[in-house]
Amino acid sequence: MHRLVLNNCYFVFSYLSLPPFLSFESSIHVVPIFNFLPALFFILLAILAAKILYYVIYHTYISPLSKIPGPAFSSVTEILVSLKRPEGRVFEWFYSLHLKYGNVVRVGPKFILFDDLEAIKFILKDSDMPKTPSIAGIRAHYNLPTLFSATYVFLKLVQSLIKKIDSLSKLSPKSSHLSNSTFNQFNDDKPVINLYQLVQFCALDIIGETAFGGSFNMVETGSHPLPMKILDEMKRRVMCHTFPYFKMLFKKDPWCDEFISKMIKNRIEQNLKTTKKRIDILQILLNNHSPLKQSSPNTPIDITDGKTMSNFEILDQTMEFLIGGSDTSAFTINMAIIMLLQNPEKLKNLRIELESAFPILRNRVISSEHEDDLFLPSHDILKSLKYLNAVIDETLRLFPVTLGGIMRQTTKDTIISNYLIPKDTIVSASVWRLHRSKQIWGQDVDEFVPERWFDLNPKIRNDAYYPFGSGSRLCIGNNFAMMEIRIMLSSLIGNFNFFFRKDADLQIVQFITPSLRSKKFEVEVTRLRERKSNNTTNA
Ligand code: HEM
Repeated sequence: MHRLVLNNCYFVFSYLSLPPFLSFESSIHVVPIFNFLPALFFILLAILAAKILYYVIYHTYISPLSKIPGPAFSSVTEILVSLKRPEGRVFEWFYSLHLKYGNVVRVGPKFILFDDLEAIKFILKDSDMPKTPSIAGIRAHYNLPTLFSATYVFLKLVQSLIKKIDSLSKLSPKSSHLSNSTFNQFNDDKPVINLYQLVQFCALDIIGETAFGGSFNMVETGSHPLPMKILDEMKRRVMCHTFPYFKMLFKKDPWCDEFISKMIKNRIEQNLKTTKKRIDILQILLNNHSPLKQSSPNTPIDITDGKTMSNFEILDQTMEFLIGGSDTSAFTINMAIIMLLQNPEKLKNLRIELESAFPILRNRVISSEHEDDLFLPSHDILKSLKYLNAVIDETLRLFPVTLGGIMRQTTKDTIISNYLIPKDTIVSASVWRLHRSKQIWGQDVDEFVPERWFDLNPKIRNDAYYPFGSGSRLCIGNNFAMMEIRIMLSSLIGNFNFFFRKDADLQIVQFITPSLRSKKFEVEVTRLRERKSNNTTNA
């Protein structure tokens, strides 16, 4: 009976597909189940083709998103975004798409970019949508900024940065045997330093000291693998996010995990020796540590109970802080200096303000070769300096760290910019475009004009400016970063003259956070205020 049923089935299938080499007679002598396979294969293929056809027709003509303009094939695939991400220039492409297609652009079947004020305000502020699951990052507690009020930590580490630059500025081709990644060469006998790297090292030292219990001493040692390893890890994460089905091809370098694990192990050992634990981010993470809790990149996310943290979770959060807390500020400081050097009259205005707030800067010659002859500003004064803060605001307007947009995901069908956006669509707020809208900022939108912030309509600052995001996902390091940028920027500008080659490669790339493609910002450096050595007499 069983055989009969199978044979009958076979007959139906073989009749439908009719491959000539599988005649009914010949099949009587073989096991019929195998003979189904070609027919089954064709049926599955037909189902698949029908599904693909439905998918294409639905997303191109039926879906509410089909009315939104965008590049060819974006209604059916995100492949163009995926192909552009590995270059780190997808933000530039998104910008050009807005120019071509308007305020609302479709870049994938369920991936929409918005650049108009009301839409961005709705996405980031009013609706408070969640991040897309694939990029959901740190969920650190809102109270954390209070940890960062210790300005002395900034001052100590910025002091070692300016001392380092000062010592490099004194090198001459004859005196120097030094060569590392922060110091490279001489130009007409004047030392050339890699400011990009020095600032990045200082930012990492600061995050090490404030968040993880000790500076990494990168400025001191002048070289460290951490920044490159973090960059490689960011690139890997971008590739895994872009090509999720090929995750296994992007092998993780264990260096970062080992570095962080060592840091955690040291802290646990240190805690055993003392009753007075250090209060910083690492300690907060460790206070919730549950060593037996199992979770890993491969285990489902819902095993995270929101209270305790496994080894993996601590490792991952630490990495997020290293990424979010250093590259962002370092990029902003570098871009501010680049803008100031390209606009010497703005640099002059900033120096005038610094000199009036810190009269010591007016002395062009310093009388002794004292250790503390370098200028180190008090943050209490810096935070009320109008021009300095306008320079920072203007830099963050022109170069927000979220160049490629801030992504969210709809949790229900929602109307944005008069389009019906179905549930589970990625909506990206193109803040870079909004920051460069002529209608909002005026015809000089692409120019570096700190003065525009003096009498800016508060509504524009509130609704058209999102350097730190908005809503419940607002950057928790916001105050920390502003403090760090004010101190580092004014110390650099107050102590040194920088000159850079006009043909320097300053192209920006973005892998999670933006950076200079070359990882170099080479500048000639000289002291601003000459040090008069003890044996020199007054003229
Ligand atoms: C110039 C410096 C910085 C800028 C421009 C910046 C910008 C941002 C932006 C735009 C977001 C929101 C991303 C989103 O909504 O998806 C964000 C999130 C975050 N930032 Fe910053 N950031 C800076 C510095 C820092 C620093 C110094 C820290 C830590 C010490 C930090 C920690 C974080 C964390 C933890 C989040 C994630 C918050 C969450 O997901 O709930 N950031 N940052």
